Amino acid sequence: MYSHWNVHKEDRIAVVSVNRPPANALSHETLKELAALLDELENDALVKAIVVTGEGRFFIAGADIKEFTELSPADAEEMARSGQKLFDRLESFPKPIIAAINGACLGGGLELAMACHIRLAAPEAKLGLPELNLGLIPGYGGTQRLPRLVGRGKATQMILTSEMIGGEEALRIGLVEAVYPLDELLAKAKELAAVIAQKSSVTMKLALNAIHTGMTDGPVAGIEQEAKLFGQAFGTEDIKEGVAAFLEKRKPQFADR
Ligand SMILES: C/C=C/C(=O)SCCNC(=O)CCNC(=O)[C@H](O)C(C)(C)COP(=O)(O)OP(=O)(O)OC[C@H]1O[C@@H](n2cnc3c(N)ncnc32)[C@H](O)[C@@H]1OP(=O)(O)O
Repeated sequence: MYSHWNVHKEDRIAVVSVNRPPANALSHETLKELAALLDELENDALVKAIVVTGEGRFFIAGADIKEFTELSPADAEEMARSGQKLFDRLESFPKPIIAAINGACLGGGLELAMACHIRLAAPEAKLGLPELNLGLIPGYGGTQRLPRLVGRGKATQMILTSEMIGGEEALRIGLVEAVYPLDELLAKAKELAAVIAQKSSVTMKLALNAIHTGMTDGPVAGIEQEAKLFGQAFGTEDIKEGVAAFLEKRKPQFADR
């Protein structure tokens, strides 16, 4: 159904992998397909958590540089806006998205990974925003998300030098949450997704929304949203099940309602 993405759904988890040899670069078409894929995943009640990875030795080596040759400044601004909108959708997605970074994760690839909710990497992954090497700047949210994740100084250093860092260094500076050997990375990402998928999809959505609101609109808006959504959680069937299961000393069976 998609030319640039493989999708595998199993046990409430969808593993989606970019499959665009040689480097899984994000072309206009790849991003258009990603938007359609997000529609599918959002509407599929059987999918509770998502893992994003890359086929072959790359995660995503960035936007497709071959598409840059004909762009006017106005075209480039439009390209940035539409990519930003798509990655904002990833970041505010109502289901958890875990990036399993298996190889080069550069430019738009790192911008995509930073819009995911959780990042895991292999030690040999290469992460960076090397756009200045090409005479441009990051355009899919990288100048905003990288400083929030690793601090302004380190982000400025990475962007201005275009330096790439490995998985272990990414872990040390807080750009990824964990590092696993390459041959275990996908299994570990699926394991994490499976743990998360045991929760109610309703409360996952509320928690993701509260976190996102605080991170994008600031702590005052975030704390207000948290109270509102805390209240909403008390109107669900799943709170009855969760509290009853605790009191009855058993595992909850959430109905996602
Ligand atoms: C708004 C967003 C903006 C952006 O994202 S701008 C793009 C930012 N990304 C980059 O600047 C990364 C560019 N790529 C590289 O630096 C290197 O590549 C790598 C470090 C990723 C890998 O290096 P190595 O292992 O030596 O492989 P290889 O021979 O350079 O690449 C294999 C094939 O992949 C193509 N390729 C790599 N990255 C891109 C890309 N971003 N867009 C289009 N093609 C790309 C190459 O050209 C080549 O292709 P062929 O085998 O036909 O010569």
